[in-house]
Amino acid sequence: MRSKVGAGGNAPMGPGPSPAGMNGLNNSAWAGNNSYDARPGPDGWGPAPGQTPEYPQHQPQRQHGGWGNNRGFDRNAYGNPASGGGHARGSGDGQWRDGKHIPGPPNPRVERELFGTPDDPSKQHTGINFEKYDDIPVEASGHDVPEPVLTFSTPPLEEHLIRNIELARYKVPTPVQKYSIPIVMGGRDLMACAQTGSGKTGGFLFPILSQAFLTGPSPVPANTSGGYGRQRKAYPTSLILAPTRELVSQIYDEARKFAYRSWVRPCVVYGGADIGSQLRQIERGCDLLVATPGRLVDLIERGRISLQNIKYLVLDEADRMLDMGFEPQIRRIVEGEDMPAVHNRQTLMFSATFPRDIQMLARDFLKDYVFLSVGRVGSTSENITQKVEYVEDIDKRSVLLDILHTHGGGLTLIFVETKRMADSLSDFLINQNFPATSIHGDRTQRERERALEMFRNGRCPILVATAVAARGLDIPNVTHVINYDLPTDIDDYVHRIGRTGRAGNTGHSTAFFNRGNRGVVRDLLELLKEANQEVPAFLETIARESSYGGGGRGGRSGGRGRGAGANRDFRKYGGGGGPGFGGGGFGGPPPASGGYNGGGYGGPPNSGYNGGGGYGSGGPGYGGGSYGNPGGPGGQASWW
Ligand SMILES: Nc1ncnc2c1ncn2[C@@H]1O[C@H](COP(=O)(O)OP(=O)(O)OP(=O)(O)O)[C@@H](O)[C@H]1O
Repeated sequence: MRSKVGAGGNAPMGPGPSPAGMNGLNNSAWAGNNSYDARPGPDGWGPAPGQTPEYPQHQPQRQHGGWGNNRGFDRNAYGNPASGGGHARGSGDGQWRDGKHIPGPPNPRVERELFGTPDDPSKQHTGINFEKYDDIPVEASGHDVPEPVLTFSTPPLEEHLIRNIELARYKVPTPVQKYSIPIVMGGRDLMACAQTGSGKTGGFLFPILSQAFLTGPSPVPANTSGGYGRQRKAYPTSLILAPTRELVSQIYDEARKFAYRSWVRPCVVYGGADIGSQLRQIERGCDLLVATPGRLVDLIERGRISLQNIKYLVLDEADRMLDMGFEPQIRRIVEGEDMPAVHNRQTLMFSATFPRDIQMLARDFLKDYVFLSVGRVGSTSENITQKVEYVEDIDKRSVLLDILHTHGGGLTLIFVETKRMADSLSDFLINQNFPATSIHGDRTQRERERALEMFRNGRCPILVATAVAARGLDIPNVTHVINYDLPTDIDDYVHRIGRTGRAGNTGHSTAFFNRGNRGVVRDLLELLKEANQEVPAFLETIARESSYGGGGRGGRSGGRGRGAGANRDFRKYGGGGGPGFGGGGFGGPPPASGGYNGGGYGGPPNSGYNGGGGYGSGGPGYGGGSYGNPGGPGGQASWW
């Protein structure tokens, strides 16, 4: 299907106001000011100057045995083209008219804001190792897995999407994109695991947007009130859930890029921000919604969002959402409201790590899915050179200063475990005349945004962060990640160091290790060996000590199950491969009442999974948007 650019289009509607521009990490914060230079000054930390493959057809898909095409799910009914005469309601700059996608006119200002200029330091550019992604072994399990695509081309991708991909200067798809495009466009559910920085966001946005551009908007369901009183209710067709505000904002920005000039209007909602402005942007039209779970539940309760039209549900960083205690909200959104049942929607899960417990959740949310892993699940990118140094707690500050004094340019991200430590370490660095700032869960949203912006634009090239910044954030020119405090869960380590070495660029990570971290020693050792990194002798020694009973695994890692057989498609390998990590749960406080506490998921039949326990996060109420790890959004304070 070809779209006619500009033919008979509406008068330009102008870009929708960027909601994130009002209340989020946003394009306008980065763009619109392309004159800064993210690189630090030449003398170090001074402020930055100026600061044809085979693929499934678009036709209705072949019926795969068993997952319910006969139950009425028609993925091509994304927008019920038959209803074709009307315009997309209050949507993006383009239109859907007479069964055709009519992109809106180009807007140079918005284009520059979204896509930057070719040398724009505020945008991520591909690095020398980009092609090496193709050497990573890919495993796709499930039946009838479609062949990957090799290029961005039509078909299967819609033409307008390809134009936007060109504007983003992407030349070829990354491995996860090569596979996910035909899998998702072929109507299948997907659990995709690929290394940090290897393009998972495009992995879900490309097929979803392409399908939306091909098939048009969905009509508002019949017999609906359309909201309370004069308020309009939104009926998004795609829902992307992610754990943090920063991450949903970033996904939203990516969605704006690839939906540029199309009829699709992305929206973003997250807790901690003014709900009024979020409501107003939703009212203007909302086809693709990116949300944190707590705020979404709030908006559903207010009768402002209905999930009846959902065709695509994406859980990004699902394992982190569970860690944060969001399971009750997620279950409520997916199972307890008006979202179509599993057979009547497509569900996609993406992460760089898939502990076994998240695969249990997948049993409830996904149907006959393809399990895709690019590299071993939970492995680190070889683009990151990892170093582990033995440093006692008392010596950490002075070792850190040594490292910062000899830094080689670029941005340095320092992870600590607690909010208090983030504040005290950044104060210490500032007192030592280092341009540092911090981000953690106790800072206001404005402070968090400002800190990230200062880091991103190089005015504060040192950011001290808690785990809020560990996942998903894509900041160009982060050259060094320092784990000042190691996390207790190795998956967290994988995500943290993954803030560098993205899109084929190289990066460095340094971890301060001492005996207090022996809970992760074996996992760390395994990870380093697998990624062909140098393994210091002290790690081997401490790992041996730990195996004689000295160790014990850190709190949250109990029950997650790495090791042989773990972290793979459990349908294939069963759950019993791990070396007996029982232990169960993440140790959240006992649920006060209600919620989906306890019970866990049992475990797959015959799996031998014995993680027990579930998450115990429960907690009453679904108050919007707080982080609440590990006790869930019921109000427990988080440590990060
Ligand atoms: N096909 C592509 N060609 C060039 N660059 C790409 C391509 N796909 C994605 N990128 C860029 O690579 C960077 C990393 O992508 P993305 O943030 O989607 O990674 P990710 O796999 O989701 O990482 P994480 O696990 O940390 O969330 C982004 O800056 C993105 O713009």
